[in-house]
Amino acid sequence: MAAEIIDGKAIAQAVRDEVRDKVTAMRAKTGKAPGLAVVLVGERKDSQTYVRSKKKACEEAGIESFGTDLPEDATEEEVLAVVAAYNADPNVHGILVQLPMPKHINEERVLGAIDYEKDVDGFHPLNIGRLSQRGREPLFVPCTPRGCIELLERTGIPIAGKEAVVVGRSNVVGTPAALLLQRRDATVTIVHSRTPNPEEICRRADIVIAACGQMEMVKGSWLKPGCAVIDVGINAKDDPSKKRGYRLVGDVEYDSAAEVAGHITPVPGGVGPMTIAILLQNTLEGAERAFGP
Ligand SMILES: Nc1nc(=O)c2c([nH]1)NC[C@@H]1CN(c3ccc(C(=O)N[C@@H](CCC(=O)O)C(=O)O)cc3)C=[N+]21
Ligand SMILES: [Mg+2]
Repeated sequence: MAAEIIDGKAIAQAVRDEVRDKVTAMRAKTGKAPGLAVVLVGERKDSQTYVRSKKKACEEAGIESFGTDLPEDATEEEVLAVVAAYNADPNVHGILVQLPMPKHINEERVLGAIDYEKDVDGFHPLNIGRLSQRGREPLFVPCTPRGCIELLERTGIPIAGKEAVVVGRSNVVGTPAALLLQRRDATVTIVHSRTPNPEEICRRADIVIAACGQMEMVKGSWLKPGCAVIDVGINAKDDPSKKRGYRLVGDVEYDSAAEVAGHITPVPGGVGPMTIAILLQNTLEGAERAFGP
């Protein structure tokens, strides 16, 4: 029995279409549009690619995009000055500082300097703090974890009362994904690099979110038959048959997992496109709050 493939590209397109329609209505009603500012420090090729796709996605949704590219050797003060300018700009409703930043820059300080009402990445301590507390609502939830939840919900996979295992405990994906699942009444376990028996724990899960950054770590033998697998990983694997010399694979060994799981996301075309769609949705929601009812 082969798993049903969760088409992240199609679901992301549906989200983007919804955002575009709401932006069109907002323009008609208020004469104003949402704005997203993306700050890129340094010359990482992958970051440049992601930032380009974010700007293109904004354009297609009718969201105005602003951007500042700073050199690799920019000082923390320069980055903070850019953030302060976007904080003060009423045309900007979302600020995203592309991660990772160069080593000499204190990420925590920069992320904490973003106005939490424009924190579309959801990484500001106030938003993370509220996410982690019952009865509190963050203004923004991190895009990739929110994208994982949307994939489950829009596929009709139940979360409440289910056992969920998150593989990986990063601040950007694993930990917020676990918090989101818990807020939807799943029973959640995080396994990580110091967990002695991750396979055994994964085999209990109705839902597995793999975000450990280890190529093809989660195998079919780790899975309970029929479970849902959301693969957040993006790794380049050598493949001489491709003209680039590599292909993208996830943190899940796709072929063996697809034989056991009930649902699975592919890489590429799974979580990645959702991350960008949710960024647009978060920016729209920031603008809706800024413009008032
Ligand atoms: N402040 C910040 N916020 C982020 O949200 C953030 C970040 N920094 N730094 C880097 C990661 C990575 N990320 C991705 C976005 C889109 C795809 C994506 O669209 N992937 C496609 C294409 C993959 C490809 O061809 O390279 C796919 O999976 O199908 C992937 C990864 C956002 N990130
Ligand atoms: Mg650093």
